[in-house]
Amino acid sequence: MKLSGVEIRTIRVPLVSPFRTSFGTETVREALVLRAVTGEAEGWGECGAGIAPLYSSEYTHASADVLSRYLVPALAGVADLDAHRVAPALAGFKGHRMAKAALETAVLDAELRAAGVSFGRALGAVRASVPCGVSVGITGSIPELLDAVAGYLEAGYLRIKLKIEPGWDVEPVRAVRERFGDILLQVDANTAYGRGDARHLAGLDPFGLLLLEQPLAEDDLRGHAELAARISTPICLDESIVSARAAADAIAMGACQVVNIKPGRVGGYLEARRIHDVCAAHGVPVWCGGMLETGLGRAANVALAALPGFTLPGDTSASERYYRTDLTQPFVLEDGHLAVPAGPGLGVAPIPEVLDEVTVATEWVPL
Ligand SMILES: CC(=O)N[C@@H](Cc1ccc2ccccc2c1)C(=O)O
Ligand SMILES: [Mg+2]
Repeated sequence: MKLSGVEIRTIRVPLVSPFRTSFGTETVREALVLRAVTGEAEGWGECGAGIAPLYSSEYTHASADVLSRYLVPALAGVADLDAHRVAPALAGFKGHRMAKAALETAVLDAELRAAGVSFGRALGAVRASVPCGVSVGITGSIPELLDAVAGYLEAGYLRIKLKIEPGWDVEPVRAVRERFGDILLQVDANTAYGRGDARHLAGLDPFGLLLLEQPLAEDDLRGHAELAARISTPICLDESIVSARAAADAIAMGACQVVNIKPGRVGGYLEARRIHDVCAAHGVPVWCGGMLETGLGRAANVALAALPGFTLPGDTSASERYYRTDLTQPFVLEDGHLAVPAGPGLGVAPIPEVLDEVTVATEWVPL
């Protein structure tokens, strides 16, 4: 494939409601949308980095800079470019996995659109729709939380995930259990706890949670392995799992029993599939995490979530969970499921006037 250049748009889309986690509160989603222009087709990719380096070390402005200054130019030297050759061409540059993922996805989308093959088919999807969960932020009070959970259950979500942090953990979980009974329920700490919190976190054990997601620092596999030996709630890792090797190491060390797969965090959908395969080989269930993607990233995530090892509902929520107007045709929850797009490539594309409305900066990087 001949890549003539990549357009990098910075977009800002207001969230329907503030989303509070242990690392801060978001009211506007700032992200990058990439358009790869090739001779045969155009491909789209989305960079999930946040506006500030709070979820991980990456952030939008840095991702845009590393893409225009290093990553996109590095593809100029690749003969017969295709999606499988992107990661090797970028491997010399350290880190910046979300930026790399966006670029690989845009190249993969262009390649698949030209070939008339869907993302689902290319990745190995075995389902036409996927069961969906929802991530519920920290609220100002327990009643407010219960109202939010009631609304999402009413909407049909099949699993509830509560963001927790020290001071907001056992009580909200107890309140949700008491009000809603034995719904599928899990929690996500986004690294907010320390090695000294094992006894406190054991306080979650009586509530039959599906999992406790990333309680400790992203580089503390040993701490997670020690914690797993002291609590009965299964541990799921998110921030720690940056590659297939990291997944194999975490599983071998007993640091996790479940894995949240996020293609942006691991450098793209091809590495995400490798993580899926490593986990399947170890009998470790996986689910698809979310980074408040627009319909572009959401389309690719839903396709990934249709692979056989994705046996738990993921955070692939409907567009309206986050946005009043999505960049693409909205993803709408039906009986708690989202349909896997069947068209070539992502199967969706940005609505031009919506994309222009939310674009705050555009940079064309020629090759
Ligand atoms: C759906 C969900 O909980 N996602 C992440 C946390 C998260 C939340 C908000 C974000 C905003 C901008 C960039 C990254 C973000 C990541 C998680 O599973 O840990
Ligand atoms: Mg998480």
